[in-house]
Amino acid sequence: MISSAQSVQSVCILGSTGSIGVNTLDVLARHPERYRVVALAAHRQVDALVAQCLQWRPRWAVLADAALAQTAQQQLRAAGLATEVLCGPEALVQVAQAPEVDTVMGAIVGAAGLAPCMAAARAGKRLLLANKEALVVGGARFMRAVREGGGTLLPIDSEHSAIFQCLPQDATTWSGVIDHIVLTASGGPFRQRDPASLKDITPDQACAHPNWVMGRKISVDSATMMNKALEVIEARWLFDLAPEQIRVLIHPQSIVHSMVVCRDASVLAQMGSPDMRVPIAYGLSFPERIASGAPALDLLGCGALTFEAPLRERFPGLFLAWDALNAPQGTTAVLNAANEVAVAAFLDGQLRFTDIHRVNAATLELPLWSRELSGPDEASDGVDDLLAVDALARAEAQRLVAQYRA
Ligand SMILES: NC(=O)C1=CN([C@@H]2O[C@H](COP(=O)(O)OP(=O)(O)OC[C@H]3O[C@@H](n4cnc5c(N)ncnc54)[C@H](OP(=O)(O)O)[C@@H]3O)[C@@H](O)[C@H]2O)C=CC1
Ligand SMILES: CC(=O)[C@@H](O)[C@H](O)COP(=O)(O)O
Ligand SMILES: [Mn+2]
Repeated sequence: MISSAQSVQSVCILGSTGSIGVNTLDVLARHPERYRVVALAAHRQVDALVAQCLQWRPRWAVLADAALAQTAQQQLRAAGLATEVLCGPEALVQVAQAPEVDTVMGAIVGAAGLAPCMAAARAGKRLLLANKEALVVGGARFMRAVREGGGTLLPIDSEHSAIFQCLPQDATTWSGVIDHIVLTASGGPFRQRDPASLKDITPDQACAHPNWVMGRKISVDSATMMNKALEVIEARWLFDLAPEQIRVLIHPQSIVHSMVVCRDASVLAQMGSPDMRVPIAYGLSFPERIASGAPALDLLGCGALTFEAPLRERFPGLFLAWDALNAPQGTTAVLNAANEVAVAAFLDGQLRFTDIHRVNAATLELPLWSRELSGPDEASDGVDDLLAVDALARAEAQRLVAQYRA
């Protein structure tokens, strides 16, 4: 129940047609008295975005280019809607920082979400961050934008929401509380498969996650455990931890979403059925809690909860996280860019599953990075130099994809 003094939150969803976007709208639909949708942004799925606009009647909708926006605008006008359809990356920034918006859900996949998420942070919004790649690329500069903007950054990634839920609300006390954290990982669809048999894996096999229904990019990342590598980097920034304070355990049931091991050896864990509506609802309502629509965990029916150490021979990509965190600033952006290129090539049938790691590791090794990264300008508030590093790494990764494809 909201108090009469509480105003309705105006929400902008970047990536509204994806898995997180749709789950967010599902939670919002349960609480019409608390939330209204002001902006919805997709990339190329015009029909899905138009259908969402017809239901939610936002002030703005955003698509990738002018032709798509015109198609959507015509359909919405014909239906009598006043929604204005904008296009391109600048429009994402515009809606993310608009004064009419209180809360931004960052649910774009990949580094494409960096600029609008940073804009939302700088504008002091309540920023719900699912788009882990934005933080992996933005790093310290992203966190500074959050601090200087004076808004609130709430993690949506299930592991990071779990850690956040285990910690005291006053973030200034976290370093005194945490000895280390344990991020849990499902191990993905190939946890028990002979690594030698992975080279002919198809995209559909890689996307068949055992516990979560997600977009295709993150599903492939779960299969290589690069998802967990990105999450290690994400945790480093969200909770201001040293790389060695972040550990990973495989937990095939995805019920313990992560743990904080405190300085006094107490272990705090957050549990629940694997349903992203739980962290989304918590981000929307923090510090209160609202109904999410997720089923309660059946402790008697869920079976044994087990934990395993991740092996380097099976999941070499995971270990790149610590390598990148211990390298010069900006190396995590290189790793992310290489992985985005490699996963896209794999999904497109251009690269073998096992070559995703080869591309990522080889891109990281190129000596060029230490020169190019010697100085992303720490005084800068922008994203242009970060995106320049991203572009350079993509070009190198594309070259490697072409080499391995041959
Ligand atoms: N799915 C999940 O359960 C979880 C996801 N995450 C993270 O959340 C983010 C979103 O994941 P998920 O929802 O699975 O991804 P999806 O692929 O399902 O959705 C991605 C969304 O982003 C839009 N989009 C894609 N590319 C661009 C671009 N270049 N510019 C603007 N918009 C773009 C898509 O639009 P269109 O539909 O038009 O292509 C779509 O709305 C990722 O960073 C992922 O790692 C984190 C934890 C769990
Ligand atoms: C739901 C969520 O947060 C995903 O990031 C999930 O954790 C993926 O599963 P893996 O643990 O297999 O990477
Ligand atoms: Mn996760």
